Amino acid sequence: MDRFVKKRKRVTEDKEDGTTNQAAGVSKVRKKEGNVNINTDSAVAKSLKWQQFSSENLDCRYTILYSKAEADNLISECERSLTYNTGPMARIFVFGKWRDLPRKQTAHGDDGLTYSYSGKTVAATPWTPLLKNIRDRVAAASGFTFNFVLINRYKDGQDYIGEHRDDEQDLVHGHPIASLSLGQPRDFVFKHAKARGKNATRQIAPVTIKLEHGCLLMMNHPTNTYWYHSLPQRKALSGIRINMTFRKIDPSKMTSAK
Ligand SMILES: O=C(O)CCC(=O)C(=O)O
Ligand SMILES: [Fe+2]
Repeated sequence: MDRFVKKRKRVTEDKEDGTTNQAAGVSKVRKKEGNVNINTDSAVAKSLKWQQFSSENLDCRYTILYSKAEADNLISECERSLTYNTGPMARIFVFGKWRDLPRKQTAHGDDGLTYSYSGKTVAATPWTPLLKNIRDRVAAASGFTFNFVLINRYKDGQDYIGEHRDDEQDLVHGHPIASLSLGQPRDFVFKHAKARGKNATRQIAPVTIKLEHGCLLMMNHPTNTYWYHSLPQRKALSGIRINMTFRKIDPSKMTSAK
């Protein structure tokens, strides 16, 4: 709550400094240093209803960011305009073997940003107008800015992402990850690191969030330090789903900067 009270106060003080980005529906966006780096005094932010998910060291907020009509349009545009990794970038090394990734993946971001995956470091593809527009709406809604997006496309309920934490070294410490979902609703499951599998040392209930068409899930710090997440297979489901995780990379921490 405190955070919002503080942000509101700053909004009134900074009003004259805002820039306008009508395309993304952002009325006043002011860039700031640090983690809370833009204000949320926009039409987008004010109209949202957030649901809070909490557990031990888990802090997530969920909202419907896009109406059905908007989200339908966005997923068609994504299908028309996005291209996904092929070849070695579409494979993963698990249990001593190379396997095809059980989904499609691509990444876009600011000039000069790279990301590492399965031991390879590649440059982020530049932002497209569509992705910039979504990024700016996510920023207006959340109050945070992002310089990178990882996009996963699940062709149907056979496709999935296994348990992992988005705790990569090149991410700005403490910055939230914003996850936007389009298409087939799917379960997103959080498991506490100490409550997973046979070697669990704690009993902490998993947290499952159904990610609907057009929703935004904010994964706030320290969620990804303590909790793994996954999108399990749901073989009966046949619809396409596209997920975008907006992140903030610290260029000085990238593998390519070392
Ligand atoms: O598809 C999703 O909802 C999650 C994707 C994810 O966890 C990731 O990109 O790190
Ligand atoms: Fe993730």
